[in-house]
Amino acid sequence: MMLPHKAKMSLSSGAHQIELLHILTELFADKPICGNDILLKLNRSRGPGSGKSTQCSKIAKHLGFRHLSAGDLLEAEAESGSNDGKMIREYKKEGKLVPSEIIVKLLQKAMQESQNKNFVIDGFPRNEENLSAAENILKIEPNAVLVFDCSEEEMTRRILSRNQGRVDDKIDTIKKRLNVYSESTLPVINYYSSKGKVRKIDAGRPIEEVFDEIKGVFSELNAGQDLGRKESTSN
Ligand SMILES: Nc1ncnc2c1ncn2[C@@H]1O[C@H](COP(=O)(O)OP(=O)(O)O)[C@@H](O)[C@H]1O
Ligand SMILES: O=c1ccn([C@@H]2O[C@H](COP(=O)(O)OP(=O)(O)O)[C@@H](O)[C@H]2O)c(=O)[nH]1
Repeated sequence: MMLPHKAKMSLSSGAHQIELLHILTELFADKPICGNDILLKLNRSRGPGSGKSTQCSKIAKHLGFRHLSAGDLLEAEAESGSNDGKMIREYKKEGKLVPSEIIVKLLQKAMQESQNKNFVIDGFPRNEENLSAAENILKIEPNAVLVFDCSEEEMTRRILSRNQGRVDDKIDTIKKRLNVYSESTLPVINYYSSKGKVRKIDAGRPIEEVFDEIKGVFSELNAGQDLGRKESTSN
């Protein structure tokens, strides 16, 4: 698939905002919301450590969505010791993205096994190959793509203090992940932006403030009549 690399990121324009809201409100039904750590300031804000897992957990807990984290699914597969798992470990250590078929297989299984069919997908799709697989194999047509806008300094600080023993939370690998993000993931964001799916979230603030903004977005999207009322069940 050819992506519009040069698609304009004009979300700050009032006209575009209105168009975006209109499209999202109309589209929302039982389709997944794709939470990605995405940005608008192309030269500055990037992805890992922007708090997407933290916020997706809250969306699952409080808004009744099933949280599917691409990173967590890969980690579980790596832990299993399978052949795919060994390969995943190597890619993660290098901060590289694993071949799409691996993550697609894991996501497909998780989606099929889930009773809850409202998904918030965390950290996928991250490059053009992923995007093509998302559309053609998984048939993911997200209602909205949440854009977490956070400075690189803040993301690095958060990752370094995450302290979960992750093989990739080291300064050299963090730099590589940030590069992968700007080279491979930005075109995906541009693509969703050109389709009017992107909603920008100011992710540099405290966790509860970020979540308040997300709840506001969900309300605006009229994301199923039950949003905000369902508690806890996330599977
Ligand atoms: N708004 C926030 N303010 C401060 N720390 C945060 C915030 N959101 C997340 N964190 C912390 O930053 C680290 C990275 O967050 P995480 O959700 O794992 O990011 P990501 O999934 O985008 O890599 C975690 O230790 C988390 O507790
Ligand atoms: O669709 C995906 C999602 C994640 N990853 C790998 O998993 C790592 C960690 O991703 P995660 O979303 O857990 O964390 P983040 O890098 O956003 O903090 C990435 O650097 C990649 O190596 C991948 O290859 N494909």
